[in-house]
Formats: sequence, structure tokens, C-alpha cells
Amino acid sequence: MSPLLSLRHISKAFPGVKALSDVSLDLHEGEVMALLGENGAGKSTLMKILCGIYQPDDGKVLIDGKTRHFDGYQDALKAGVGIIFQEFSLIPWLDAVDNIFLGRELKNRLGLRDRRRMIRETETLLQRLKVSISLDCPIAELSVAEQQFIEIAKALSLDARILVLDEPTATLTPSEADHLFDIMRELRSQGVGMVFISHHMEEIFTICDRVTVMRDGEKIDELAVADTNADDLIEKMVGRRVENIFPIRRCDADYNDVVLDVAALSLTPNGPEHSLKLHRGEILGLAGLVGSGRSEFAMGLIGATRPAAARVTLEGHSVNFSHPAIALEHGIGLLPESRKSQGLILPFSCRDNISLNNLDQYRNGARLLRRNAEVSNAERLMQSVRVKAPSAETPVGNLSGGNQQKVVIARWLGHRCKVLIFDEPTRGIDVGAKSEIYALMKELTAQGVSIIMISSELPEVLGLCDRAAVFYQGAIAAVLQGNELDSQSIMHHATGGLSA
Ligand SMILES: Nc1ncnc2c1ncn2[C@@H]1O[C@H](COP(=O)(O)OP(=O)(O)OP(=O)(O)O)[C@@H](O)[C@H]1O
Repeated sequence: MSPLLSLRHISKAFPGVKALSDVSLDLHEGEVMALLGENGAGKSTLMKILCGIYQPDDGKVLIDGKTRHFDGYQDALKAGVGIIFQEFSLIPWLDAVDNIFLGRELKNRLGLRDRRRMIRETETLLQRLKVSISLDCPIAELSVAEQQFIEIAKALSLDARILVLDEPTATLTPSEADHLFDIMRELRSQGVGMVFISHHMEEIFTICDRVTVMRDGEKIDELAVADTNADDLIEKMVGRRVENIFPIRRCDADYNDVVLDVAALSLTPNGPEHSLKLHRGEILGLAGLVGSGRSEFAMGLIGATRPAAARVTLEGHSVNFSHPAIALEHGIGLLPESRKSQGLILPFSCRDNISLNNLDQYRNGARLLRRNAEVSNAERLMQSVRVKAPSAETPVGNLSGGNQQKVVIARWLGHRCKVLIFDEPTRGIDVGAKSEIYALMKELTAQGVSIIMISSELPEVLGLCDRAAVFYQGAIAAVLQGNELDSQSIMHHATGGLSA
């Protein structure tokens, strides 16, 4: 019997980049295939070819053994191929039903829009996924996970038999991710074939049957998940053994030297007050569940949003940050969570994006730009976080998602900041590059830079931070240090004391 899906000898080049060379893979009914590879390995490009978003230079797509040619995503959808991206295609002000049936409303015998039938069909789809979601409110009022489930329901409403999930868990809480895995198990039992892309190794072992490893646009290996382990997969992925992704534990914090003292920061007039101290050379984690108020705290601190009240001192001097630019002038930089909306100008080159807000460093006495210095510094910073791009002049919009994130990091490393706030710095970043970024953070703290790291990844908080403030429902529930800083205590406080 033919596989449900076969990709045969697919190649694709972009200007200056060979994104895919002769890649083949098969997917069977009721199977979850992991697609694993470093940032820029070619995973998304391969999936976009499957879904008709890109055309291959060479090779073909077969479904049920028959060659198919898709002129765009709608064409692929009609043939039963759905893709769920991290950034959804849903219309925020429409409800779930209108989103699912957008552009193909069901009509009654009189040719009028049949909302009741559409509601019934949506309910059937959600029952198939075993989820219950409010159908009356605009999609924007649903959680990220619920929106993702609606995207899946939408693909299924078009009879998708092949579903691609491109880093679906990146913005989910652990329990939401578990729920998604339940849905995937359900779909697997119904015969749907799924391709699952994730940088979280443990997820591969939780939900996938087979794994295809890619490196530099080539398929390196394909194996059953039961026959491999995380270390082997990482080695295949990055082409070298990564022994320990966290730097050797060494505390650079000087607890006698408070760099930043935040007192009574409240984001709303009657909201909870946050107080925190950050010491020289310290990595302070802000832990908690997605939506627990960590990013809001950081945005309030640097003046991106106006806190209702705050007393902040920096190196003993009272400061008032009414705008992030003022915080930056004082040496406090925030690396934002959402790189596309807050961090990068996609049509601009990597060099422009790295030098942005930072050009004064490269001016001579006559205020003229020393272009060579700017270029060589951008190249050095790109190398230090291993950005994969044809050159520093490549538009950032042409890079893979993970490489875009690395450009944001390179930019902030170029600023000579006293305090760097990293908001989910390794989201979407491959394991090899993660360990480089951790090592870079430790280099910075050894030089006396202090770091606040917002992270939803427990291993990252435990492996890197000297102390961690745990947020729960907009307030700091605990500050943990030393022996108290373990996963159980973090989860205990992050869930309001519900978990043991
Ligand atoms: N539209 C484009 N124009 C030019 N180059 C591109 C384009 N899309 C992707 N590339 C390049 O093709 C290569 C493969 O990118 P792709 O997005 O497939 O990687 P990926 O494995 O999905 O990475 P990530 O884990 O970072 O999402 C990268 O070098 C990327 O810069």
C-alpha cells in the first residue's frame, strides 16, 4: 500500500542559499513524524512545499501514491493537507464558527446563510477533538491554545488527512501542550498523518512515532523514536556531540552590590506591588506560567507601559523610565518576546537590524559613520550566536524563524548594557544554539552585566539562574534561591500552591 504522503527528491534554492537538497520522506496513516533540525535546516521550507506555499525546484509530492501539484495553500487544503503555524491565520474579531467557515458559509435551501448548521458542524468537529470551547465570543478572547485547537478544527473541517504542526507548543503552557498531545493522539487513532516540528526534544519522545533529522538542507537520518535517544538525535542534528547544554554552574553575582532596586512597582492603580533587587553579575529568572504577568512587569519597568506607581533606583540613583529609549540610555535593554512585532524590521538587512539604536558606537569625532567598523561588528555578533545567513546584508525577513531570533539577540549583545532583560530568549531556538546563547549570557555576567531572564522553560531557569522570582496571577509569589530553587517549588508557586 502506498504511504499517505511521499515527498520525493525535493530540492529548493533561494538567492544565495540551498535550502533543500534531494530530501525524501514518507508519512503513513495514523503516524506522527517528527521533523528535527537546527535553525535554518530547511524544515519549514519543506513543509511549505508540501502545502503549496513554495514550489520545489526539483522533486515531487505524492498523496496516496499519486503525484500532486499545489498552486498555493488553498489548493493543498482541498487535497486534505493542513498546516498549523505558530502565527494563526484566524480573524481575531470573528467567532470560532465564522472563522472555520470563512469564505465557504453553509447555506440552507433558500440560499441563506445557515448559522445553526455551521454551529452544529463546529460542535461535531470540537467533539472529534474532545475539546469544549465557547463559540460565541470573538476568537481574540480565547486562549492561545484554544485558538490553536480552532485552527486544527478548521483544517479538519476541510477533511485534512495530513496535518503539519510547525512548533505548535512554543506558546503553550505545559498543561495546554499536554492537551494538544491528547488531541494529536485522538487524530492519530482516526488515521490522520501528522508532521510535528519542535525544538523540545522531550516532546518528540512523548508524541512521535518516527523522526526525520535534517541538517543544512539535507536529510541526515530517519528512525523510529523507540530506537533512539535525545543525545543521539542532538548529535545527528548539529553534527557534533553536545555534552552539556548549560554552562558549568558558577555564580558571578555580587550580593553586596545591588544594581537595580525596584520597589512598589504596580501596573494598575490597585494592582499588586512588585519589589525586586537585581545584583551585579546576577542572572535573575522570572518564572511562572504563560500569562502570569512577567512580561508586563518587565515592560512596566523599562517604561514601555506606564506603571501606576514605582520607585526604581539604578546603581543607587533614583530613575524614572517613561520610555524604553530612556531605559536604554541608562543601560537597560529588553530583548522582546515577540521578535516579529517588536524586535525586527524584516525588509532591513541583518546588519541594519543589529546596528539599530546603536549607531553612535560607530561614529568618529566628526559624527561620521565608520561603516567598516559597523559591518565587522555586525559580522562578529552574528558569528557569536551562529546566525545562518548568506551575509550580513541579507534581509532579516529571508531568514528562518530561529535565525531571526538570533539576530535580535546579536543586536542586544552589541549594546553595552548594564542590565539586559531577555524575554523567552530561546523560544524557537535549536539545542546547539541554545547552549551557545547560555554560554554568552555567562560571559556577560562574568563581565559584570546583570541579567533578568523571563523563561517558561524550567530546565533553563534551573540550569542558568542564580535566583528566580515566581509569578502567579500578576504578582510575585516567591523569590527562590539555593536549595529552594528546584522545579517542584517553582511549579508550586507558579500554580498558586495547587501543585505539590
Ligand atoms: N523566503 C526566503 N528567501 C530566502 N531565503 C529563505 C527564505 N525562506 C527560507 N530561507 C532560507 O532557507 C533556509 C532554510 O530555512 P527554513 O525556514 O526552512 O529553516 P527551519 O529549519 O524551518 O528553521 P527554524 O527552526 O529556524 O524555523 C534558511 O537558510 C533560510 O534563511
